[in-house]
Amino acid sequence: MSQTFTTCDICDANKQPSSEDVRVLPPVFRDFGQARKFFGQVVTVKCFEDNTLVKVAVESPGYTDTPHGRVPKVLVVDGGGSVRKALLGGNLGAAAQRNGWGGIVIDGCVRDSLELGVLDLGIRALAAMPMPTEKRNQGEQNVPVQIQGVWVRPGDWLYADEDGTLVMAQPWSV
Ligand SMILES: O=C([O-])CC(=O)C(=O)O
Repeated sequence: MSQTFTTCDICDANKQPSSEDVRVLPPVFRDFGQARKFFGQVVTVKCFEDNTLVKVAVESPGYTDTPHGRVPKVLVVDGGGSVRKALLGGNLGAAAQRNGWGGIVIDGCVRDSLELGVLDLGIRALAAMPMPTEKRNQGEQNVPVQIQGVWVRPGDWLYADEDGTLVMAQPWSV
């Protein structure tokens, strides 16, 4: 359960189109953090132009301690693909790094790109957008979400590297 994976190796082992094991996200995400390679167990937030629950998530521990060691979590945010407001900025990104998150994937936008760019954290999103959200306490936590048409469920495993982003129900083991 370490960074010894590559997304290409995982796909080589799961080529059948009918395979439910591996779900590859469409290649529409840009990297905003320093880490281009990250993995972890999925926690989800579903929200629309309101990042109240993104803040709650990144301010909590981004890992699970197990008998086999510390396992990172990846926050997957279904922001409905909105490119009108940013769901994460420099402060929330810094909180995520401080709390040990493995990474964040947002079907939506981020802001404070320069601040995010120095964080040792995987951050993937559609685009940069300077306009912040309003915090109206709306959204859902840990529900199945569709990211760019692909189902991502809480407890799935997400693997991201220079070639793409994919999720699977079980952790990858070589
Ligand atoms: O708080 C927000 O809405 C996002 C933000 O600007 C930050 O994380 O610094």
